[in-house]
Amino acid sequence: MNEIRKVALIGGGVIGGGWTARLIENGMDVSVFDPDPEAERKLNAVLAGADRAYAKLTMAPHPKKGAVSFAPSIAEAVADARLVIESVPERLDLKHRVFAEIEAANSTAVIASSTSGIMPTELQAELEYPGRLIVAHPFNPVYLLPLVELVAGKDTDARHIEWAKEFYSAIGMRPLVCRVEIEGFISDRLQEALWREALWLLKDKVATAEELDAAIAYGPGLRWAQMGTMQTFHLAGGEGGMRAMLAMFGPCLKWPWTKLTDVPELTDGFVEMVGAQCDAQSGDLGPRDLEHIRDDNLIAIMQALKVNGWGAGQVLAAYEKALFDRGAPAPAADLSQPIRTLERQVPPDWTDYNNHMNEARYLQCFADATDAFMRIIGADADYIAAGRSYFTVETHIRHLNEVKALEPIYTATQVIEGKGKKMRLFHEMRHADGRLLATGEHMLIHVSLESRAACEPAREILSKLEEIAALHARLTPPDGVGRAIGMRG
Ligand SMILES: NC(=O)C1=CN([C@@H]2O[C@H](COP(=O)(O)OP(=O)(O)OC[C@H]3O[C@@H](n4cnc5c(N)ncnc54)[C@H](O)[C@@H]3O)[C@@H](O)[C@H]2O)C=CC1
Ligand SMILES: C[N+](C)(C)CC(=O)CC(=O)[O-]
Repeated sequence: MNEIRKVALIGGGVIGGGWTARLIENGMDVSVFDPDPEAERKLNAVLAGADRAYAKLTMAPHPKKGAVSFAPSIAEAVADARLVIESVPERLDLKHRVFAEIEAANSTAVIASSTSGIMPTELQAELEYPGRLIVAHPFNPVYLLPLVELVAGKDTDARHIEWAKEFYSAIGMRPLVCRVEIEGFISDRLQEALWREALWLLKDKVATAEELDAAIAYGPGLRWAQMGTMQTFHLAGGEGGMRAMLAMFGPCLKWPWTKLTDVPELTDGFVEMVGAQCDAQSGDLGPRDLEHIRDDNLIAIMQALKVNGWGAGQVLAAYEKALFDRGAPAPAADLSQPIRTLERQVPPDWTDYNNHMNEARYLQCFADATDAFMRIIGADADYIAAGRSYFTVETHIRHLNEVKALEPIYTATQVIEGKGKKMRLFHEMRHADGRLLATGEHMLIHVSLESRAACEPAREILSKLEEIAALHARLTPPDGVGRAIGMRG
């Protein structure tokens, strides 16, 4: 079922748009139904934001992007889908009506509701085939945040939850199966408690919206990006850990510091006051500007966590590995021609004061192209983990044409020499329209990671390298090979 090609999206707002972006980025076609005449414009804005984010998130090769189409009715959207994602507003009666329309047109697809907290047992109550309904609760922005809470109702077929674990993992997410069905599931139960407290603090004029956010963003929020409440407080107890924490602060829980289940009355005046403070906090920045800032920060945090092999960074690393594995040319690919080793859009933050891709990024692309070529000959993550690799010992780059933010580029790699410990590669970087942008020539030496000294590659690596080198020896030497910066006499 992970080979799903088409998904139906019912409701294309904030969440439906985020799902659409994640799915097409993973190569699936999406058919959207949303009755709002403005839906297409709004969804395209979400997709543009997601494109911008994906250009930065990972260097791994993505599958060919899926297509988005707008269907004129629920029936047409879901007709041949194997997965239907429902993301309509949070009202049980509306969701029931939508499910009835889905059922009338499709009796087999898994229906995954994005609900933030309605129990799946209530959602499936009027379905003829209730077993196929699951909750798959995502987090905004869906195209970046990995968490998805999976919840079964009392009639859900457990096989669909098992399937969903695999499906959502394959599109870069971290499924969290909620073992007990409760309103609000796990994460929103925690978030709501905090939000309610924040509203009380505003209502009681204890703090402004900006002060409340400072109280999170500069302190606990930074911790929460990498450890949840339990592990964070376990560390706060020093050597005594959580036991010491509970001994010292447990009694405070009863004083109590918080107002928990009470909700301030949401009068028009109160809502206006909260809204105005949030507007003021945003200053000149509009919602799209703030979304870009949020996305850039999320990406930076996830990338930092990846370096440390922790939390959401681990999910990103696993996703990238799968993309790299999938992106390697099939064994049957034509290796007799220069090999496509990288395809991507130029991330906006790769450009510099000259408003084009900065020189350092050319080397980054060529280094990634070399990594991709290493995987092609079998010098992949497992090979390196076993103690052998290649080191680059010399590089020559020619910058031939400009390229700007978000423009599509690719590299093609030709082996100039592949013998014994030596591997000499020549990468051409081109714009997707064919223009030659740069070339990179690199000499690499095979090494033992233990002795840090040159050594022979494993037999199968060498024979693959030699095979490609022999094929590429028949090609015309690329223009610029062996060039150095000349000296005028
Ligand atoms: N906004 C958030 O932070 C999150 C929301 N969710 C859940 O996702 C669901 C959708 O929420 P949002 O995307 O935020 O709302 P939204 O208001 O941005 O989008 C809902 C979309 O559904 C469309 N719609 C209304 N009636 C429809 C119908 N009969 N058929 C098809 N589309 C219809 C609307 O035109 C709108 O575009 C809710 O269940 C919500 O609880 C889940 C996670 C986070
Ligand atoms: C506020 N909310 C209940 C809609 C939040 C969510 O459901 C998840 C999120 O993105 O925080």
